[in-house]
Amino acid sequence: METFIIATKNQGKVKEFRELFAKYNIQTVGLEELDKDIPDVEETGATFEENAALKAETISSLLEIPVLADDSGLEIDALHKAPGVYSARYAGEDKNDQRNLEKVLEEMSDKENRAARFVCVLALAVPGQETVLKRGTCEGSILYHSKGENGFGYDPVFQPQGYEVSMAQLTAEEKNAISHRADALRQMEEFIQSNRV
Ligand SMILES: O=c1nc[nH]c2c1ncn2[C@H]1C[C@H](O)[C@@H](COP(=O)(O)OP(=O)(O)OP(=O)(O)O)O1
Ligand SMILES: [Mg+2]
Repeated sequence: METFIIATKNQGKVKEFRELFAKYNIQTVGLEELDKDIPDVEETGATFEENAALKAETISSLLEIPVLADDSGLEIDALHKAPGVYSARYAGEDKNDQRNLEKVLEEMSDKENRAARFVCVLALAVPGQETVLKRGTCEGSILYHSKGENGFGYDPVFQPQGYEVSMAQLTAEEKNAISHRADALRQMEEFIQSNRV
């Protein structure tokens, strides 16, 4: 079986990539499963694209193999697209999903416009080649209270368009059918097939 490195330390992402890649018979490995000590890549970019490329290229150069990275987050219209690229550190540098979503609920408590979307940019870095970037989205709205236990991150406060439940109340399969991550991966797959990368 082929193995693919996902340049992420987020176990929620690793789990979803594992599920999404299973049909290709590709095994996916996150950075924390590697025996090597991999440094944190500082996300200094102003866009999801810049940060995804930074993560993929840094780890690909370090390991000298092809690497896929994911930079993702939540864009809320009433908050001028915040938390955006700061999604992981919205409530502070120490990264805490619960505190982040509580901050969103608080900021949104008096907002009528609930429109929001999840964004996922995938970067494929291959040594000696130009990095490929693909952006996926999932439209929806911000709830007034969190609900559901599945998924990770902001899933309990996000209701996908056309659903009456939160993303965290969907099964892994249901989320993978509509998620921003699946959308980006579909586009990456199309690119790879038509360019035989
Ligand atoms: O499907 C999702 N469902 C809910 N929340 C999500 C999702 N996808 C991203 N998110 C949130 C989590 C985190 O607050 C931020 C990603 O930040 P982001 O820097 O890309 O990832 P991270 O720091 O957790 O791991 P890493 O950089 O090692 O890949 O957006
Ligand atoms: Mg990060």
